[in-house]
Amino acid sequence: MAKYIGVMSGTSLDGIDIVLCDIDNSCCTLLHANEYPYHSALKQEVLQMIDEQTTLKKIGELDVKLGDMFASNINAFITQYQIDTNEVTAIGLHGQTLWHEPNSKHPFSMQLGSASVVAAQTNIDVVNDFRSKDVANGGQGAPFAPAFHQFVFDRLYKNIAVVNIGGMANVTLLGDRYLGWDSGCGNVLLDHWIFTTQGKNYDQNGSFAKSGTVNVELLAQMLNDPYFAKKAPKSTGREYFNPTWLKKQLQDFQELSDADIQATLTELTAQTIVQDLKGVEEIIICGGGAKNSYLCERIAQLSHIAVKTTNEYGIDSDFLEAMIFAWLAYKRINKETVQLKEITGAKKDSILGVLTCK
Ligand SMILES: Nc1ncnc2c1ncn2[C@@H]1O[C@H](COP(=O)(O)OP(=O)(O)OP(=O)(O)O)[C@@H](O)[C@H]1O
Ligand SMILES: CC(=O)N[C@H]1[C@@H]2OC[C@@H](O2)[C@@H](O)[C@@H]1O[C@H](C)C(=O)O
Repeated sequence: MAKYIGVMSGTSLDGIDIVLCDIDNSCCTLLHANEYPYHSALKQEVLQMIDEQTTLKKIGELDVKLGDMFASNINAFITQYQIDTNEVTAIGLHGQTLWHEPNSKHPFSMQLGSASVVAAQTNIDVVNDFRSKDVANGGQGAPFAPAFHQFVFDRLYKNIAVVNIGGMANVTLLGDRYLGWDSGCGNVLLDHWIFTTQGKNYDQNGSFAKSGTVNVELLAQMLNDPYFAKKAPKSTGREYFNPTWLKKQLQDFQELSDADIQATLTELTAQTIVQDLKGVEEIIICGGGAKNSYLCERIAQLSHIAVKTTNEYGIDSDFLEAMIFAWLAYKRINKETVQLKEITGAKKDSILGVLTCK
């Protein structure tokens, strides 16, 4: 067994998840986990950069600022849990996705948060830039969660779906198959709508959505978006499902109440997940969406399948994504390929990630 730190900050920009795991070729045990706040000024800078034109100077500076933020939170985590850094083999740093464009002529997936800054400030080796090699091999560079879901849940020996509902949502089908893709938007539009209309960061337990009524015309129009009909491999992000996308969808629905729109967006997330789950005996949910009880209730009602969270299998649903990057760092350090070509469409499985020594 060897110890690895995993660091994830996803598309919701709600916080930085940090974990310490003990890993070998058969298991990944979570030893410590915590979430640290995202600097609000940096969050605004990231959102602005995704929306607007920028400069090379700003990109370079943001890379360092995010690196500083990750490093200071990793150091706080190390102090809090009295971790002996000599015992940590490496940090798996996902970085902040700024742009994910795997389908263009010059495809790329860009995560910022300088590995050199993190290695220098923590004095631990860092593995980052996990997605570029898969993209270079013709893959989507996402989602990577299915490989870890397979590592952890394949031993259940039944047809299950593992559904990660973060800013975006992705599904993994395991059992007599190994499939996975991003189903589309998870919480990103729900968070945006409740923030714009009610000033809240998210719809706690889905209660605002529950107070509204789904508008079937708006739902049908949104479900008609070509992303949902597209066949795997497919992945998506904030460059696609964002406030501009929503504004366009709402053009002919100005008269709807805020609660009805929240209800319709929640239904969109639930339906686009459920339509991807064929031949499944059990749904296991993780990510922040697992705490949206109304969303989980809708997924259970629409699918007629038992819904659990990864907590029921001893894996904290809030920290599974960070565990993925601790495990991917373990795979990189041991020069093992990651089985993802079935998921991402890459022409081969590769060793993923770039190592920056301390
Ligand atoms: N109690 C709750 N009720 C409803 N929604 C919740 C609750 N707690 C968290 N969430 C939702 O979960 C989101 C955060 O999820 P998570 O941390 O998995 O996102 P992420 O890491 O950015 O995702 P990803 O990288 O997978 O897109 C919040 O923005 C919010 O929408
Ligand atoms: C490009 C990017 O950062 N994608 C994230 C995002 O968040 C969820 C979904 O969209 C998934 O594709 C991915 O993250 C997880 C960890 C993954 O690679 O499986």
